[in-house]
Amino acid sequence: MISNDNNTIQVSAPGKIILFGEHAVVLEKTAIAASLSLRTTVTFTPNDKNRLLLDLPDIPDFGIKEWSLDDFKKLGHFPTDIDPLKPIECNQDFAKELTNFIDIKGIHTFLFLFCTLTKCNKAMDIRFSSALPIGAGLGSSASFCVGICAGLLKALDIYACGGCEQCKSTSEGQPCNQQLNLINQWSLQGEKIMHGTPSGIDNAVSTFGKALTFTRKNGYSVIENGIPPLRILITNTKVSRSTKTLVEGVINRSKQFPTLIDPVSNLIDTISKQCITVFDQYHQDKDYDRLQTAMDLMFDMNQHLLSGCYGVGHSSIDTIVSITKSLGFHTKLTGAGGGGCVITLLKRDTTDDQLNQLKNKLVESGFESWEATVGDPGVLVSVIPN
Ligand SMILES: Nc1ncnc2c1ncn2[C@@H]1O[C@H](COP(=O)(O)OP(=O)(O)OP(=O)(O)O)[C@@H](O)[C@H]1O
Ligand SMILES: C[C@@](O)(CCO)CC(=O)[O-]
Ligand SMILES: [Mg+2]
Repeated sequence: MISNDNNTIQVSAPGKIILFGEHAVVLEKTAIAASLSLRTTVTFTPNDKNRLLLDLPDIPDFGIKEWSLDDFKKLGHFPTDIDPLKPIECNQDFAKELTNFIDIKGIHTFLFLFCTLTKCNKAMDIRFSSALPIGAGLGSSASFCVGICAGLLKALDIYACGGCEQCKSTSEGQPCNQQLNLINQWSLQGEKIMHGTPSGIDNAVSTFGKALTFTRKNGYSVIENGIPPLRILITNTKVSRSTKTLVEGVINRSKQFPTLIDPVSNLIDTISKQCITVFDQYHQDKDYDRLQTAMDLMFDMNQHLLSGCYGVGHSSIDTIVSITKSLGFHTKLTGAGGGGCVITLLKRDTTDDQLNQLKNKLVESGFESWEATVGDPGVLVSVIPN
């Protein structure tokens, strides 16, 4: 086994789509998500300058920043005594101190995870690149957190399993389940800095991959036979929004009007559970038409509940719903809504011509679409000798 002291670690973690149950999942209901083939890649290369170099090309104007590790160690609330095997929340005083370095939530998240896991005893150049649109509902924040946690734990040889063969392997692969759980739990602590009250579904699907059902109470459960071969088109409204603000809005509404909002959340929970029943039925009888009819209806219902009842729609989303409907397709928002990306259910036999006609109509209105590939593996780690 080679030690990771002088090697570059490369990690990639997928984004996700939520089929049903976004927001309701924060309110303890069931949601269904699947990983996307679009991934965030991070490399961790040791340096001998006692400095942290951070390269974030996906944040406009961020460029490359460097800090002396000693500057972090001098902070009054620098985390010195945290056990990396026991993920805990960022101390509020430390979070405040980090704002003196830079005022971007995503970077606080990064610095919290870096300082806590490395104790600033390992100087590194850390470079990100993501194929995901950032802040658009496809789980960019979660794949960012999962990438950081998986890479730092590997670079520091910290293993929940004690260091099994699978985790210590140098070729690209998934860590063992115990290590994945550790990565997932640290990533949730990162998501908390970004969002306040994440349910944990985004980091779970980015860590474990494939398709899963999720509740806050019981965590994730991989859908055994995977999702049926549904064809999904993703469309980016290009309207930016904040997951944190949208999630807070739904929580406030549910606190203010529980008698109105609770039944909505319960109905979304029923839709998610019905989706699993419909998938199981399809795996038994391969009746694609019945699957499509049920999915189309559930897309419509979930979209209207999100937009009309939770208030997380947007006029750009309504425009896409109506363009796709005019050609016979059903669309819902995915992720936090308020703009971002939406998903449209194509038919099994949608031809290239029909797909191009749909895409062209969306492009004419200023949107961007592509057909999704879902069910990809979760976080992957490899070692590149220097
Ligand atoms: N590749 C990246 N480089 C730098 N920062 C990133 C990157 N990916 C995500 N982030 C951080 O995550 C924030 C976006 O997170 P947010 O949760 O709002 O959107 P999302 O995760 O794409 O959508 P959703 O949570 O609805 O799935 C960015 O503003 C940035 O701080
Ligand atoms: C909106 C939300 O349900 C999904 C965001 O992808 C928030 C969460 O679950 O943390
Ligand atoms: Mg997010």
